[in-house]
Amino acid sequence: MSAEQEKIIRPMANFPPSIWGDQFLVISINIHIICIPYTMSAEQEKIIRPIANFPPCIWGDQFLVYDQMKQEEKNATEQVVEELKHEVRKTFANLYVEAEHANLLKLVDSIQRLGIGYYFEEEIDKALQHVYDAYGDKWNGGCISLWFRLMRQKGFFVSCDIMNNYKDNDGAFKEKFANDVEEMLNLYEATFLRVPGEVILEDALTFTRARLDNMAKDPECFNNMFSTEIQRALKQPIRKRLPRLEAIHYIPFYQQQASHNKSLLKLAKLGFELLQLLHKKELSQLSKWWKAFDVPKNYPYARNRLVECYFWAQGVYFEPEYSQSRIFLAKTLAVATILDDTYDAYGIYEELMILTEAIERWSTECLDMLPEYMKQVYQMVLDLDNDMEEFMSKNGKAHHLIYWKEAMKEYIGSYMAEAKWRKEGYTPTPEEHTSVALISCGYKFLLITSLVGMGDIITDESFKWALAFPPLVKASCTLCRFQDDIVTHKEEQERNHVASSVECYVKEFDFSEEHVIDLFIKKVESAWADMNLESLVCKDVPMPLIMRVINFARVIEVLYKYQDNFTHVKEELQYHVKSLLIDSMSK
Ligand SMILES: CC(C)=CCC/C(C)=C/CC/C(C)=C/COP(=O)(O)OP(=O)(O)O
Repeated sequence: MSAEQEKIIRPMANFPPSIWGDQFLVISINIHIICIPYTMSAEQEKIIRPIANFPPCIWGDQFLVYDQMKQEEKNATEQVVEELKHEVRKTFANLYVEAEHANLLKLVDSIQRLGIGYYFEEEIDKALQHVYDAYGDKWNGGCISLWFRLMRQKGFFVSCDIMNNYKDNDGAFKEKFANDVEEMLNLYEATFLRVPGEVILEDALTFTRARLDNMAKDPECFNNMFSTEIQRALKQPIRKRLPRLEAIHYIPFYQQQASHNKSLLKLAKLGFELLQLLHKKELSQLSKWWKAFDVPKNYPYARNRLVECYFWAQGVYFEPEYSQSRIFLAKTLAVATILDDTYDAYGIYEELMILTEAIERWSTECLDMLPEYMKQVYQMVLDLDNDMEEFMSKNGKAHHLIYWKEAMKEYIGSYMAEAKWRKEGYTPTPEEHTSVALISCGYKFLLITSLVGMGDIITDESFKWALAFPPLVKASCTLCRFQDDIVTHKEEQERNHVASSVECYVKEFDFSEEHVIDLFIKKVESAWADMNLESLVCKDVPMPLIMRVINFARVIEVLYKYQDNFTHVKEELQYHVKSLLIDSMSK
């Protein structure tokens, strides 16, 4: 409404308008950059940065070089491996008769746990399909739990009704099983393949966990070779274990069993060593790439975690065929760590806005607008794309990187949203927080990263599927976000950090912190059940893609289950890295 219409006489002065237009919008940013040269300390700048004082890298330069096997020795080993594979294939062929079906399952289980499933993918697929075709849900060949676990692991949605065999007429679990360590272990392991609502498996978990716990405490059990197995299982069931770490433990356990297959054992050891050579080579290549960035000097505020990032990528896929993708994933993780700490533990809001804008525009032209200290990390981001493009072009799949960039932009956008909340001191509602935090956990972006370069099995459709955030991907992000917040929120809140999901829940519902943590532990468990369900029902999604999601979740179980092993690298992770990348299997 105009002043006249309102009948109000305003004391209008008709001052001349501003003569400057928007020109200082840009200049003010430049002035800001000039005012904050990287070398200036936070006090000099009068800017309080949310510095975290992360521990330095513990590995030094040891992975830059590695002991290579002489070519003749390598050729000879490869020759032996081929012969042993041939022998194992013959073993498969002998187990197709009905009376041997349980042994066929045992062979598959041993091969997978020995870490050489990738040698026999066709044979394993054929064997499990054969069993499924012969019995459907009505398996009657013994080893019920093993059958159930193997079938579900492979994507056959077999019914859990078969578990009623473990119960007596009153619906209680039969006592005769309770003292059978092997059966208890098998049933316990099978329960981790449950999908939401499978009460019989939830009950079986409670039952077996209590029994196994008692067995582990029983001194008589300590001479039993199953004692270590029980303790390992209680700490981490097979479903949640990384296959390569499982192989390291299972090989000696398998060797102790009187009935072990000598060819298989030898193959597992040689196969482990050959692959270890490739992994050492990859890490050496990555170490050279990383050293050039001089992270301790250029990004002293950030976690310098190349080796841990390689461990992460190797957890997602260890097979030789994924070498190029694994390297790309490890590089992306290492750069993502610097970015996470730039957003969370050093950058101030105005700088982060510029970085976010630059990533959105994705161009070297943006380098000039960035604060000095951000230029290199920005160039690292652009180079990830450039380097991988060269490899992808050879296979006519360079356009897959467009999806990767889209995922990266979404991920960085979520970091920016958190930076805004931090600046405003705003504690979001759990709902608001989740919508951002499931992206900022990085697992959607990293899953998409992991698909780049995986070969023909991954198509445009695979990327579109993952970008649409389907339940399988969402479940893995849920697991990642809540498990991470359970173990990191205390340390984060000691500095100026955005509220984690723990603080959001405490504030919104007035719950105690302990109660929220219990709630989150349940959320993580149900995310596993959701992932199990999705891996069984997403029939259009290729199994190698589903396995990436599962392996990403398994890495969280190793790195974040009890503490933040990624930031604070203690004995357990050091032991894993050494046994995977330094120690020889034959020692
Ligand atoms: C959240 C999580 C486990 C992410 C995994 C994927 C990812 C991006 C890995 C790179 C390293 C990293 C940022 C770890 C989490 O740090 P943090 O605990 O400081 O993560 P936050 O800043 O999101 O809390």
